[in-house]
Amino acid sequence: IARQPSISPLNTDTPLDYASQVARLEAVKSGSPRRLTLTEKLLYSHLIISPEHRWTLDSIHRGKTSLRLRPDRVACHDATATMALLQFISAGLPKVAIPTTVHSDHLIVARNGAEDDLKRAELEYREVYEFLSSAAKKYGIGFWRPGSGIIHTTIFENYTFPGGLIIGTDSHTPNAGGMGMLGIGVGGSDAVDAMAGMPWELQCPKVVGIRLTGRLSGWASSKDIICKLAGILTVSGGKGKVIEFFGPGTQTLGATAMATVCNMSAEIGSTSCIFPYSEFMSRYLSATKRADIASLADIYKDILLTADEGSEQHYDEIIDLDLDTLEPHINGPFTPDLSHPLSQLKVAVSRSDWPVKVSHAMVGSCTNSSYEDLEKTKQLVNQAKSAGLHRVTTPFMVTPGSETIRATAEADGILQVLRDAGAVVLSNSCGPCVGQWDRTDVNVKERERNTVVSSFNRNFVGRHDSNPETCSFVTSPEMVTAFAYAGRIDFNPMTDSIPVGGSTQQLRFAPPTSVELPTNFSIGKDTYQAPQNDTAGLFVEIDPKSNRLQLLRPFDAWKQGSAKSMHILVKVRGKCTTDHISPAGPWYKYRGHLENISNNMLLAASNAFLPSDYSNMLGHAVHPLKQAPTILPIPEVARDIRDSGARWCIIGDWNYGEGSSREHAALEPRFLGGVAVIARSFARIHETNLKKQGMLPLTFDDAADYDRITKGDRITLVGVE
Ligand SMILES: O=C(O)C[C@@](O)(C[N+](=O)[O-])C(=O)O
Ligand code: SF4
Repeated sequence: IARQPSISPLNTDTPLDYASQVARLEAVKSGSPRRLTLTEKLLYSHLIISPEHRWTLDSIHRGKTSLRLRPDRVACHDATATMALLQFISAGLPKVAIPTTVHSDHLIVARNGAEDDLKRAELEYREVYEFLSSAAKKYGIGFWRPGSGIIHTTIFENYTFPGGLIIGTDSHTPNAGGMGMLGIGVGGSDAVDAMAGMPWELQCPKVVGIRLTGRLSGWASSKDIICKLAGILTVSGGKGKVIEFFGPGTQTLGATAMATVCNMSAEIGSTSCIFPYSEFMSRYLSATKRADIASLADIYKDILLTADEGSEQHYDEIIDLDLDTLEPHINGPFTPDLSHPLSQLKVAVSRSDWPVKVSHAMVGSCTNSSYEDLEKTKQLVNQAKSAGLHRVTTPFMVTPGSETIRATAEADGILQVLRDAGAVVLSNSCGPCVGQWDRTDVNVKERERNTVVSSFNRNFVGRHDSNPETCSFVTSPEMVTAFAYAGRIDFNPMTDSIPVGGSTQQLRFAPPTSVELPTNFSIGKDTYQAPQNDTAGLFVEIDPKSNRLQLLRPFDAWKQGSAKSMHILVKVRGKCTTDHISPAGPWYKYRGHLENISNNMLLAASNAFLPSDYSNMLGHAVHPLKQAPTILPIPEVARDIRDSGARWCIIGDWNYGEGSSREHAALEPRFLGGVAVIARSFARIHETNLKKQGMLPLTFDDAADYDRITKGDRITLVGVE
């Protein structure tokens, strides 16, 4: 293989060196004729090879072997970067060892629209942004200021390249798979391993092959691929697996459309999700001024960037998906794997107690806020306008995924069309997706029951507005837009029409067509703070009186007997995601302050030791140290047990810690005196985060033993000293 000139993808210091990557892969293969899946090629070509670690294909067992990897990049966002950087600071190193970026996207609260919201966030979170900016300068990290865009979109536009490996302190890092790059969500301490130049360890995943045939048509979009798959594999079906697409259908989807699929793969708990290199990726690279990468990728397509012919026999499982017959899907409420094909939605709604009226429609989040997504939304709005429907009937918010997308959509007139129809264009950020939403259209305090539809990826209880009675459905941007005009969740744009007020006319939507890329991407405002070379004289300031940032102190060392006769703080009943364990939204301000954020621990969890009709008792526990039966918020009970010198554990149900990579969900129990979480099963990222923070994540050998745990029991772990 001719040694290609090393080139750097935009904004990164690491030259793109496919030749060395292939050399590492060949060393692992050491002449074996074994056909490799794409996932194996990408992982094995990032292994750290050393005298004591000479990998061979026979020494690697999927589902068992712990791989020692060097990612090409690390990315963090402002709701996880504070804790990651505080841990990096405690490592005492002068600079990060591999290219790292921090993205300001989670803290901006959606209320009045982009300009207002951004101004307000810059005031409200000034201290956090200054910390991130100064830490980035000090440690050689790229910093994307507020307004830049959502982390995964900015990464996609600037840093992804086919064949790469990126880890991010966000569960939706697999978004990079739309560019043939393996993206894996991790907790902050895992990211710090890589930032510090240490090996990043990952249990070698199994590989599920999804054979795509046919081509999308009509109202079907790439979002429906992952919504359908979520229904098949469920929220825990992907654990310890990479979802690898293959087959002719993979050559029919745009790069950002593939990213949508990979992004939402986090909802089935998979380690990552990947598509093979395609001309769509090449076109996207060229459109984002990275044609040089595309020309290199063209050379390495067969040897590195696609699965070997005949490697499908090495998939651990194969699922067939025919795009020709794929229909739109609407998933929810309360869980992303409750999947309704559009043709069955009306019946499902009629058999449910979900409010039929749509209270809010939202296009946005890292899953669906691309140029193609906004362009499709605009097409439907123009259809409605031509039919005489000049305004949406439902409150409608639209988020551009990045400043580049915003500037391009503005230049192409897309955003103005949406505004004229009544849409509120939000800042380029996460916003309502993760509860950063100053919602006023329903009474969330009184827990008013309502239905929202979005193009997001997650719809857990209380996720958008802390209201457990908000029934949230996720679907494609085009379906969201149709619902925004219909105003009802049982609407089917393929069969139903919408009356145009005051006339006999009816609006029957035609499916939008896909405009994969703009003629030209506009650059927009410059919001990037590049890494600096000379950082010796720089310091990171943290006000000791701050209630948002707090330097980390080492946890207490293990004390003999800590696992003896532990109190059970809570026996969690049912689904317990990281949004239940460490709620986001209003708690974001404390994400850099462990003591303060620990006051939200398990506040959204249901306690099996309390009657289930105590729904207002979410996040409460029976205090084991009080004489009279006393029910208090869980963090308070945990703190009291810790301060008494005793220790406690948590009993968890299935897929404990599902969802986000926020390691606060592991830091908080450790800080408040927890020793172990004993669950029926765990989600991958959270299980790793618990270990990294010195907690014991233990799984019942017999899941039925969960039912034998009763109030008042004490737990002793034998043989853990
Ligand atoms: O860190 C968070 O709080 C938000 C987040 O982006 C995290 N995540 O997915 O890992 C999410 O979507 O839950
Ligand atoms: S899922 Fe939502 S909160 Fe998480 S990164 Fe994407 S847009 Fe942000």
